[in-house]
Amino acid sequence: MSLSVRAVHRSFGTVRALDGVSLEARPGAVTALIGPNGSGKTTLLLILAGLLVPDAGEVRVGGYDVAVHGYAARARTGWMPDAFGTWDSLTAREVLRTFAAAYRMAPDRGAARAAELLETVHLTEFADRPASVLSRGQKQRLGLARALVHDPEVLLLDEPASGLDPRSRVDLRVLLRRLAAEGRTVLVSSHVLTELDEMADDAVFLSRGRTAASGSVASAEAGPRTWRLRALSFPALTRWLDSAGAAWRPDDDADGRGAGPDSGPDSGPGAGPGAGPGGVLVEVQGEEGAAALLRDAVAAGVPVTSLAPAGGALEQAYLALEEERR
Ligand SMILES: Nc1ncnc2c1ncn2[C@@H]1O[C@H](COP(=O)(O)OP(=O)(O)OP(=O)(O)O)[C@@H](O)[C@H]1O
Repeated sequence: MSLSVRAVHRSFGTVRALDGVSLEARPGAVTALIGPNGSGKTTLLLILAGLLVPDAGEVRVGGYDVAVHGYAARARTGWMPDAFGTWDSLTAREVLRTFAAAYRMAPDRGAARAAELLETVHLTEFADRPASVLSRGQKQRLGLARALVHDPEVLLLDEPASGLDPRSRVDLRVLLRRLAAEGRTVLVSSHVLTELDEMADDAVFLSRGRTAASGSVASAEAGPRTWRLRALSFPALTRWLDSAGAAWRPDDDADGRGAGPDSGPDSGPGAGPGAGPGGVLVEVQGEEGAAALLRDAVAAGVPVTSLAPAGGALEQAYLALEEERR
């Protein structure tokens, strides 16, 4: 493992920010660090980046114990904070060259790396403008380039997608997948769970400073999940579900489309009360369960119009965890 955390504790006065966290992140994979506000994600990332000392526990990055071989560990680690502060008088290019120099790269290598990374994060046209003119999202992208300057083996990214526009989010996802495919270890915290679904291989859930759960995203997708099933006729749909013995509940989604026969604009003229389109939520075991449900419904003559997961796998796993804790 190129990143491991064992029983780490860290308090700020009486606040126990980390209360025995353990996790591992493997090379070649993107690991998502997920948890509610204040669960300790930033504190943990700061410790991994060597910027905060834990009260107890062991942290190893790139094979090095951060407490013992801090320099060697930091040389292998790229760190992107949630808000990247730059020196506003420097240009974007100068910011990257300064960091390259700090990592003791030769000036010509630093210059080449800065140009290459500005291209990667689509900031070439801002290369020679003061960093102060960059928008929040552009600063985030510069922060990502900064984290990559010394070609690190381990990447720690705190909310990297915050402030990014949709195009830049896609670019970020593609870049992180590529970095993982090159064999790097990528640990990324985010609140946008649907985004992590598409980006992450593994997930670690933090809750109140502890590791609440961990596992692969694929296994979260294969487990029981809620799916949204809609049909042209709500009564036909629910009659079939009842006869098939399936557990369902009305789909009270916010826009009212799925709430049932009398609820929305879809119950058009002539549909009659109770006869219109509608949708339900059903618990389904993995994609195979969904395929079987759809096949059986169609075979039974139910006029199905759609079947889709109600939210991402990580979101559902996260909400289930929160539910358990209540
Ligand atoms: N420097 C500090 N001084 C005092 N308390 C702190 C400090 N840093 C963090 N904390 C506390 O430690 C806990 C964990 O904070 P942390 O920033 O690690 O959470 P987080 O999971 O990153 O939250 P968010 O999702 O809101 O970014 C919180 O209760 C926070 O108030």
